[in-house]
Amino acid sequence: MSSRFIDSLLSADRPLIMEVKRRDAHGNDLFEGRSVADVVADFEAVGSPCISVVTGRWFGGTGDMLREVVEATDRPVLQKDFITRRDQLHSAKSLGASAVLLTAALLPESSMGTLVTTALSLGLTPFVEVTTEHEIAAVPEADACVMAVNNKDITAKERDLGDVERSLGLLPNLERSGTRCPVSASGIDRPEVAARLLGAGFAGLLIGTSLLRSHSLPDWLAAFDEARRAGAAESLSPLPPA
Ligand SMILES: O=C(O)c1ccccc1NCC(=O)[C@H](O)[C@H](O)COP(=O)(O)O
Repeated sequence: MSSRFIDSLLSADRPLIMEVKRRDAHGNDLFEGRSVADVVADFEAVGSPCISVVTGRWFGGTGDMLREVVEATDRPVLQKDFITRRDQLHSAKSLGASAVLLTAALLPESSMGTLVTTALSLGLTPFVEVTTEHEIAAVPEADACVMAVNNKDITAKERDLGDVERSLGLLPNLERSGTRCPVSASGIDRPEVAARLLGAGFAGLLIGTSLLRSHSLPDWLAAFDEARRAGAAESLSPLPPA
């Protein structure tokens, strides 16, 4: 099944989904005087292949933010909200989203099935967030979904720091699910951590806070490129003699 969101991410040199999020989980402002359009323009200027927008209220989001982001960019847009009903998918589609968040920790398995099927029938790519092996195994049509490990705990409103070891531990399960787009999301707080996750085999990463807080996106990305190069060189260097 074709997906503009997945194709754009997988064909990018830097497969980073950059996120527009007004506040962090502790209520701290992440925009610092910028508008939604300013943040989108910053992400476009550094070549973000896809853009995520948090419309969920816990993070200062509003439904209007999806409209604003879609109007400001021609990149595929992911809506991150607490989606539990089919009418929310119709609304996302009508506002121009390409992908929608479905959170396994917040949905009964039967609802997940219905929402994945409905999203796909509308031409929306399900961005399914998981935290356990069991949640991964229960996702239907994973081959057509982005399968993303959330490194934080959404049931605690993401007030924790997050642990990327969760992503690394669940990567084999994501690969077995059949997805062509395994992603690590949340709590990726440094360029070196991002490079490590891609080096381990993730096809893409979703990053909000660290990019929004960086004083220079180009500098953040230059450090990321350097860390990727160093990681690749390390994996190619010969093993020391036994
Ligand atoms: O995870 C959810 O279920 C969720 C639902 C509604 C709004 C936001 C939600 N999660 C928060 C996020 O998705 C994070 O903002 C995103 O992963 C980026 O995290 P970070 O890089 O730590 O800012």
